[in-house]
Amino acid sequence: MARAVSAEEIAPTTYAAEIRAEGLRVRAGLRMAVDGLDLSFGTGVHGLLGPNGAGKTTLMRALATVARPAGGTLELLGHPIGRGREVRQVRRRLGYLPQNFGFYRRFTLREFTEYVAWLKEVPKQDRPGAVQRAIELVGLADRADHRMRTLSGGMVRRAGIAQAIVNDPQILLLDEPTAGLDPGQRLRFRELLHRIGQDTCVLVATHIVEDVSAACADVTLIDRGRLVFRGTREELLGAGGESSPGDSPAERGYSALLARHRGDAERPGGSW
Ligand SMILES: Nc1ncnc2c1ncn2[C@@H]1O[C@H](COP(=O)(O)OP(=O)(O)OP(=O)(O)O)[C@@H](O)[C@H]1O
Repeated sequence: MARAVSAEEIAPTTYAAEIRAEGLRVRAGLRMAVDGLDLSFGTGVHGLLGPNGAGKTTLMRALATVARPAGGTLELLGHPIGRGREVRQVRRRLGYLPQNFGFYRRFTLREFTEYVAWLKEVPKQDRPGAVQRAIELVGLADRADHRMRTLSGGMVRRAGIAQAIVNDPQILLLDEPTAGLDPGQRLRFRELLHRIGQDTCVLVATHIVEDVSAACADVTLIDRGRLVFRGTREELLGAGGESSPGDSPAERGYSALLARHRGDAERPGGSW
């Protein structure tokens, strides 16, 4: 996509990784849902896994600068997060698909995506092209002028991905991006991730272990706000044994790592 690039964006990169956190702590309500995480993510597609309540969404909210850390340090694109001006600069270069996102139901898909492009300060002359490109990338070109309320659940999810990529972000945070997508769309989504991950730091939080093993180069597994495992996709695949619960090597690896962490040989989560 041809878009205006600011001097700041073409300045030499001075940070080692797009996302860096040390001892990061984030509250969700009264609970410390992220409790001392050290993380570093550079260019590429990274998977974030964890059972229900592990803290994935809370972590994503902090990385998206919508939840304020309660402790530790967070640096995005080389900017320490916590001071006003830096946050605004970073937000322009962030894309975020929340687990649940709001939208005006009467807006067309194009209007919704344009609105987010405006919020992200995409220059006016670049907006129509950026919007069209984002909508095409998620395969919704034929629905661009339909109202949001007429889209199916899976299409709304894809609209959410379109708004997250409309500003061609340097950090892309996707919380449960494939929820509600049919198998064909999930495959296309993985291809899109692969393409975007060539020059973007993409973090994908999901329950779908298969998505991570298919689309992500590395995996971060958290539980109860703490780091359980950080490794390559191959290490995840190799971590499980014959007896580990799961339908695939990736799921068995996930179960085994979690069980080992919990000191519990039974299925992850025990009773749910
Ligand atoms: N608004 C809130 N008030 C109180 N507790 C909360 C709130 N939001 C989340 N929590 C708690 O914080 C913890 C982490 O929740 P979070 O949504 O970050 O986990 P998650 O890994 O995304 O879970 P899931 O996979 O179920 O979406 C959970 O114990 C949850 O109950």
